[in-house]
Amino acid sequence: MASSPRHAISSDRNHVGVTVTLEHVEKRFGQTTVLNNVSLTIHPGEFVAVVGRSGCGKSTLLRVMSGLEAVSDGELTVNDAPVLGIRPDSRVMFQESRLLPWKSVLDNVKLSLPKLPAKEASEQATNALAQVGLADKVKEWPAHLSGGQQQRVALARALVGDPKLLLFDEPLGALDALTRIEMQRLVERLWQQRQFTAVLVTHDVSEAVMLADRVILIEEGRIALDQTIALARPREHDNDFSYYEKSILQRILSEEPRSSKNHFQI
Ligand SMILES: Nc1ncnc2c1ncn2[C@@H]1O[C@H](COP(=O)(O)OP(=O)(O)OP(=O)(O)O)[C@@H](O)[C@H]1O
Repeated sequence: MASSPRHAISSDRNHVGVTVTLEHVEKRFGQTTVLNNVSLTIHPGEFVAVVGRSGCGKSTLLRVMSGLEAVSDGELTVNDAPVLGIRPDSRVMFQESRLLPWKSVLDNVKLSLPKLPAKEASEQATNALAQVGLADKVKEWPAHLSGGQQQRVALARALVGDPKLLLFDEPLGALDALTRIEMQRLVERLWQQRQFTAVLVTHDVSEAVMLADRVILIEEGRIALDQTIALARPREHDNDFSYYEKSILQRILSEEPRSSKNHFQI
């Protein structure tokens, strides 16, 4: 397998995403060290997936990058500026859509644009909903949508206002297989169009290889593998794809499990 220089696949794009840099980052909760000496640079417009056994620290890494959790030690910067809290140009999308049930689909998306005049916010939210294929659901209540549609609304809410960094915490984990594939394609298409920097936490190694320029494997709070995925897009489940998928999965399985709740899919 030929390996290419880091993020060579997307080097011809005019990036608008940010650079995220972690230097010797530690995160402790009380006596427990969850992230241990993590150093990592994510380049503008790069798509990085984070995989690893349950409890290894993936979500904590994402929460630290988002500014939701402060680092205990080390340095975290976005475009060379220290991250001191939630940044207005960063968004997080979670496994559950977290829509407010008493607000319409449109008003849920507008929540991401609190500083814009109502008319402008409505226009931008309507456009974002059209981009995720929900132009006809603008006035609906969240409860009247399927799980996949609710996640599309959450994606529109994450995208609106052109964030420079999108952090995905297993956002497709609860979807059925077909909807999941459709959402993967949608996320990839929007990332290619918008050129934000993307970090995706996933249990699904296949999803990581399908979407990411690089796959980071976390083991017990440390980076155990930083694998460039040198495959052209759109990707297919061909031999090269399987090579990456199997080698990453084997690396994960070679680690002794710490608990019985580990779950991986290929
Ligand atoms: N706020 C917190 N307080 C105390 N411990 C925490 C806190 N958040 C996370 N942890 C601990 O940190 C460890 C890593 O959790 P984290 O959610 O980052 O793992 P994960 O790899 O995302 O797991 P999963 O794949 O199951 O979602 C776990 O042992 C968890 O209990």
